[in-house]
Amino acid sequence: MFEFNNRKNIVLIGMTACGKSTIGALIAKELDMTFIDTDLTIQQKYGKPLWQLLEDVGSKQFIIKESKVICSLDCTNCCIATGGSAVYSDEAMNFLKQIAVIVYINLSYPNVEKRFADIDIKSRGIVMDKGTTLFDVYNERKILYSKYADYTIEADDKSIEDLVAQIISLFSKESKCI
Ligand SMILES: Nc1ncnc2c1ncn2[C@@H]1O[C@H](COP(=O)(O)OP(=O)(O)O)[C@@H](O)[C@H]1O
Ligand SMILES: O=C(O)C1=C[C@@H](OP(=O)(O)O)[C@@H](O)[C@H](O)C1
Ligand SMILES: [Mg+2]
Repeated sequence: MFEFNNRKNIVLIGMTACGKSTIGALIAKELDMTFIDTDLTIQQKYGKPLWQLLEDVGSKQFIIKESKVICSLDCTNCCIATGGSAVYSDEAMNFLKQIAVIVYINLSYPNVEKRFADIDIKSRGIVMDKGTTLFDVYNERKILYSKYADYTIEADDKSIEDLVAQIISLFSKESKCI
């Protein structure tokens, strides 16, 4: 059973496409934890893809719905990948802070842009107001991710495997307490 500084879960936060879902699933497998992707939980609850939900209800309502799903999580020994917009809810993040160690996967802006070129972002959806750029969103969120993180992992030029190993090493016996 995972326990670190009295917290029994791991939460991954960071900009969309930084690798939370991919890395979270691998950490869970490695540490024998249950993997939860809050994006999938939301999709199951509302019976539609996230981009569709976002289109139907708009950013503000989406954040409220995402926050409710997060605050209703009842988990122990879970590795939780959040959606990139989770940090817009103070309530959700304060809840997560109580139950989990929070790891921020930080990818620099040029690499986020590159990742966006590689994936089909339209089929995922992103919370951003009309008239704002991806760069604006990145800068606005960076402050929030840093605010809630217990640990920040620099993800530039690192393989998925390296990041998984680096995050797991945070919780080894030799690691300093938070
Ligand atoms: N360290 C990495 N190096 C290269 N590609 C990565 C890395 N981490 C994730 N990816 C790729 O980036 C894309 C987005 O990853 P994903 O796990 O869905 O991110 P998130 O859940 O943060 O949105 C996927 O195609 C994934 O394979
Ligand atoms: O950053 C965002 O605004 C979002 C990120 C998505 O999750 P990922 O961060 O896993 O891509 C998903 O929650 C939703 O479409 C909104
Ligand atoms: Mg994800």
